[in-house]
Amino acid sequence: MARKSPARPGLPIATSRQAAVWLRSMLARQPLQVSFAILFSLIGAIATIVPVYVLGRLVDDVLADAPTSRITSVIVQILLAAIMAGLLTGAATFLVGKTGETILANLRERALEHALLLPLPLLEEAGKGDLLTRINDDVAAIARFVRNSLASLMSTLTLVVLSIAAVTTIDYRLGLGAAVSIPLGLIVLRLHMPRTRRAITQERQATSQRAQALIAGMQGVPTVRAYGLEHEQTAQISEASGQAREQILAGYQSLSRFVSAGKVVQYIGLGTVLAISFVLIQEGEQITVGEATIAALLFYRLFAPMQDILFSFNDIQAAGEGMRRLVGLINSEVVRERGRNDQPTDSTLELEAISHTYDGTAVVVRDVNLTIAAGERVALVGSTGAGKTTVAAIAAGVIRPSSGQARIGGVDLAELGSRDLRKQVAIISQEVHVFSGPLFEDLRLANPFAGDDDLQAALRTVGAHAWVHNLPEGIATMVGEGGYQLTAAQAQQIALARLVLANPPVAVLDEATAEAGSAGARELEHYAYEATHGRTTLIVAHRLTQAARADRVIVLEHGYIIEQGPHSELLKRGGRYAELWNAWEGRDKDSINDDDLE
Ligand SMILES: Nc1ncnc2c1ncn2[C@@H]1O[C@H](COP(=O)(O)OP(=O)(O)OP(=O)(O)O)[C@@H](O)[C@H]1O
Repeated sequence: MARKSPARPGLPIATSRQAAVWLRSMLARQPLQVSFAILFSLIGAIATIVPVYVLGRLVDDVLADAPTSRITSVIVQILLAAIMAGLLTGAATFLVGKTGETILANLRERALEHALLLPLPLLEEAGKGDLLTRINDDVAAIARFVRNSLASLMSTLTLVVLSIAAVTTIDYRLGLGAAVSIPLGLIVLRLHMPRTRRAITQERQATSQRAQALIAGMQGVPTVRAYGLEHEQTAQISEASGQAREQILAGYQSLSRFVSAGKVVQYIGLGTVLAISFVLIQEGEQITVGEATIAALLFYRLFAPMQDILFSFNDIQAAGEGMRRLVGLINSEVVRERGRNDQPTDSTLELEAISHTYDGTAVVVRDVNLTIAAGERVALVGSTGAGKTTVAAIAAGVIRPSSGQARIGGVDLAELGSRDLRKQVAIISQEVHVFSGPLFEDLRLANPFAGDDDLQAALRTVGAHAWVHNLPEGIATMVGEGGYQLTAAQAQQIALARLVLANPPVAVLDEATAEAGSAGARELEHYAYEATHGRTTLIVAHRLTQAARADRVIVLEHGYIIEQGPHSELLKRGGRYAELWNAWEGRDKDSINDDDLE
């Protein structure tokens, strides 16, 4: 038997109570819709049991030799009840579906939003597979439940309560007989639920690991090929797939046992109702034959919907589990970082006594103190490994410094909630990612409320308007993986356009123009300048022309600030910056001239 891979710790999972609290808060947002859904469902259920009553009464009338004209009124009553039941059940199904879809859309959006904000170390630890399974499989499980089972579950539950109440109105002993199936059903459910829950959790873990193995295999294709590890890699994926398959099969076996036990409970209930009816009729005609017929029909009437629920029970529970996993993601403390309610007073960016170490030993940023006034543009320069990227990431709140504080408008970035943080500051890093999908969706990630005009204006600001217009389908062209491949410079422009659309008061650009070759670099520099207009800006400047344009230049070496001031002053000072500048100018003269290329 294959060795099982150790399970990763995974992302947090909410308790059932937390998921229920979240669901209640969502339902409370649509009180009218929910109230009408319940009302229609209730009246619809009453209308569906009217024909049963009418038939029972007909039995008594036939036994009492009623005239044949009685049948006409029975047909009319059944027809009216059927029309009412059809209309109301349809309306209830529509409202339940609409409420469910609204909640589902909210859940999907919130989960995706949180997924994008997940701290990278947590994501690395939990594995991307877990995250992917949540936003794909768990959302799909809930969607399946909302579309296929939610409305029928609600109408069946209403019908069960109503039917038992109706049987009780005939004779309380019949009601008790019908209710016998409830504790029995609950026992079966109680025995089955933990098993399915375990099976579903294990199935999700197994599918997460399968997704993780696939991602790892695909990302590592060059290494796998280089070392001839195809066989080991395939074996790992097969093992993860095998575990997932075993769990899915175990889930089906447990479901079939549950359905059989559910059927037995139904027949015990029907048998009890019939036996009590028999005794009640035999002993002094305490109920009529028609009433016994009504009781038996009402009970039997529940068989079909109950069977549907039994069969879709795994779906229902999978949706519940998915809900716990998604609410866990949404509620997770690490993700939520709600922050205090302090709001920045302005867009001044302050780094106070910042030091940082990644591994606890090598200190890569040392006691950096830097204040960037609102609207000021500061360039960070220094040799490779000086700590520029680290300072930029700390200034954007992407990593927390080992010591010291980064603040915007007086508020510690660590105390701003993730959402507030992204409203205040945006970072463009060297690795610009283009998400797959239509280009306009990629842009709207920065601001979901941006209209078409806003998108076009942002593209114009970053000089991308013309080439986007010339794409096969303009702004609707599919880009990213499997779509139109943007050049590095175009991807940078899109990242800048996202910055314009997000419109944060503070921008951090980490080598945003270094990707492009010399020809486009000057242009990109210009667009980066336009995109950051009016914002407090920290630019990691590998091209010193960017530094020359900034209000102030900070020179960083071995994690320390060793010089700072405006470009011209630093040149006059003849220190490290002047040295870097002379080397840069020399490089420019010796190598290809940007303007020639343009
Ligand atoms: N995630 C990390 N884990 C461990 N060490 C890191 C990490 N990122 C950077 N470092 C180290 O921290 C030091 C500073 O790196 P940083 O990327 O901040 O410098 P930089 O000035 O931006 O360099 P470059 O110009 O090459 O991008 C380097 O010694 C680097 O190896």
